[in-house]
Amino acid sequence: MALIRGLLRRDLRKVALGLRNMSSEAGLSSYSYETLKVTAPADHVFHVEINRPEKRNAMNKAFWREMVLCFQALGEDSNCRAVVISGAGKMFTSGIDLMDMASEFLQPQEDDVARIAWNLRKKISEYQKSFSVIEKCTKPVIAAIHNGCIGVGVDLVTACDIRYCSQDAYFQVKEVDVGLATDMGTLQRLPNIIGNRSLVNELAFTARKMMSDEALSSGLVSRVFPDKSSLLNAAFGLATEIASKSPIAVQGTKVNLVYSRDHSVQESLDYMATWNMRMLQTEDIMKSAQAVLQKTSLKDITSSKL
Ligand SMILES: CC/C=C\C=C\CC(=O)SCCNC(=O)CCNC(=O)[C@H](O)C(C)(C)COP(=O)(O)OP(=O)(O)OC[C@H]1O[C@@H](n2cnc3c(N)ncnc32)[C@H](O)[C@@H]1OP(=O)(O)O
Repeated sequence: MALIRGLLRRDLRKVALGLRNMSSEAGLSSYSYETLKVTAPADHVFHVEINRPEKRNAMNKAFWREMVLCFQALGEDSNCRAVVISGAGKMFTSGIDLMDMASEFLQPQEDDVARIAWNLRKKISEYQKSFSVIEKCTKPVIAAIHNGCIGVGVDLVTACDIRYCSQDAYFQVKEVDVGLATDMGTLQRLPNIIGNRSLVNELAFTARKMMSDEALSSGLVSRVFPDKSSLLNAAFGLATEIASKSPIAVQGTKVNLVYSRDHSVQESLDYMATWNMRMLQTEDIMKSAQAVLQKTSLKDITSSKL
C-alpha cells in the first residue's frame, strides 16, 4: 500500500512539474503589457523596459497594475534567473503620471472623512506592492538608470538589488515639490542603501538633483557608464554572469539578504541555518564545487531549473 502511495505521489509530482514547465515554456508571449516591454536578451536573462517614452515613462494606472503581474510572473518563471529593468527613450522615468494619477488619489468618491481615509490607506498600500514585488521576486533585479530618475522612480530603484547608471543620470526625490512626503519606499529603503542619513534627509527635504558622480560616491549606484548603450551592455553582462550560477545559491542569497536587512544578526543566522538545512542537500553544490576544482567555467555546467 505504502509503495502504491509512493508511486502515485511520484506520478502526481511528474504531472505537476510538467504543468509548471509548460507554463514557463509559454515564453515571452505571456509577458504582454501596455506599459512594460519584456524581452530576453540572453539565456535566463529577462529585460523589463518601462515603455511610455513619449510621456518620459511616467507611471500611469496601467503601469502600477502591470508591475505586480510582471514581477510575480518572473518570480514564478523557471526560465528567468536575473532581470534588468530600464526605461525606453530619453529617460528612466519622470515619476508618477501626474495627469492620470491625480484622480486616483486627490478626488475621492465618498463624502465621509473616515471612509475617504480608510480607502486612501488601502490604495496607498496597494500601490506600494508594485515596488515591493521586486523585492519579493527571488530573482536578482538590476536597475539600469539613464538620465532622469524622478519621484517614484527613486522608490522603484531602491527596491532593486543592484543599481548601475549612465553618466547623464540624476536622481530626484521630487515629492516635496509636489506637496507630499514620498510614500512608495524611498524613505524606508534609501537610508539603508546610502547609510548617510544626513544626505538622505537633505535629498528628501529639498528635492535637489543628485547627479551620477554623487550617486556613485554615496553608494546609491555601484557603477557608472559613459552612455545608455554601455550601461545596458554592462547590466546584461552582469545578469548573464548571475544567471550562470546555481539558482538555488543565487535565490537563497537574495532571500537571506532581504531577510537580514530587516532582522537582527542572530535572527538572521537562525533563519539562514533553517534555510540551508534544506538547501545544502542540493546537487548544485557538488556540480559547482567540481567545476571550481577542475577550473572550468560555471557557464559550462547546467543547473536544473528552479
Ligand atoms: C497623485 C499623487 C501625487 C503625487 C505623487 C508624486 C510622486 C512623484 O513621482 S513626484 C514627481 C512627478 N514628476 C514630475 O514632477 C516631473 C514632471 N515632468 C517634467 O518635469 C518634465 O517633463 C521632464 C521629466 C523634466 C522631461 O522634460 P522634457 O524632456 O522636456 O519632456 P516634456 O516635453 O516636458 O514631456 C514630454 C511629455 O511627457 C509628459 N510628461 C512628462 N512627465 C510627466 C509626468 N510625470 N506625468 C504626466 N505626464 C508627463 C509631458 O506632459 C509631455 O506630454 P505631451 O502630451 O507631449 O505634452
